[in-house]
Amino acid sequence: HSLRNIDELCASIVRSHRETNQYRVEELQALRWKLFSREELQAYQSKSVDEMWQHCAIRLTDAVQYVVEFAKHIPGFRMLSQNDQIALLKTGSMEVVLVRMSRFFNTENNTVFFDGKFAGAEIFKSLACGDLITAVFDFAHDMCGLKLTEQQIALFSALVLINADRPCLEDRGRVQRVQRSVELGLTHILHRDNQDNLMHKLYQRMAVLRSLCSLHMEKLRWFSQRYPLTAHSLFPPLYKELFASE
Ligand SMILES: CCS(=O)(=O)c1ccc(CC(=O)Nc2ccc(-c3ccc(CC(C)C)c(C#N)c3)c(C(F)(F)F)c2)cc1
Repeated sequence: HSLRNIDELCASIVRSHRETNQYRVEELQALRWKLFSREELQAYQSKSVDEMWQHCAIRLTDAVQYVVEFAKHIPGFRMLSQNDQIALLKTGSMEVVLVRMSRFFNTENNTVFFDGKFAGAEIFKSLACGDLITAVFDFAHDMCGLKLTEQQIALFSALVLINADRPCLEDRGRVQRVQRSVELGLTHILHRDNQDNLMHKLYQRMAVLRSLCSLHMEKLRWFSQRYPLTAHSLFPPLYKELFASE
């Protein structure tokens, strides 16, 4: 890997990250005090469990679609087999959505951008999975504390996705080679930003991401048993394909 290749790799991952986010950080910053009114909050909280789950599944699928686009532009991802691309997205796309959530989290009032405004955790009450929401908010708060730049978020997101330790990969060696080039890219920009110490913190966060996503899958299994009709016929197909543990 000559330095030029690493620079090109970083540049294409950062460009892809920029192009696959519906909002720029500046836009989200400008909206940070746009909060839901009490009436709007009431409306969300009076939704039934399955209505709110369906609403969030649709939002989540929107966010995941952008992550799929992001993955396709990571150099080396498209050279992987279709099955390996799906396997990496199955386990990594939710993790990247959660990493991105730190871009639209306001630590001053613990609100997250959702449905066009900033909302506190209470808005998700009718989901009946307070522990998952608390963990998601705590993670977003913690990620904000790292004060990552857009470039660092882009490279970290790519590393979260290209993980050779994921289950059921056909050609683990090939994924390892792509993963190693992305790791080189991340260490390169952290070194350039004089923040080498961030690397081990980011690896620690990857373990937290895995626990968050298994909690999400556990809640989804609980929900699908209680509301099989909603889960099987009203959730977006991509959500089922990626998260239903079929
Ligand atoms: C990401 C690109 S961007 O342009 O920065 C952008 C693009 C869009 C948005 C708005 C947005 O989507 N925010 C949002 C906030 C919370 C949540 C959420 C809600 C419920 C749950 C639990 C449920 C799945 C059981 C979880 C979890 N885990 C997460 C979601 C979404 F439902 F989608 F997961 C979306 C914000 C920035």
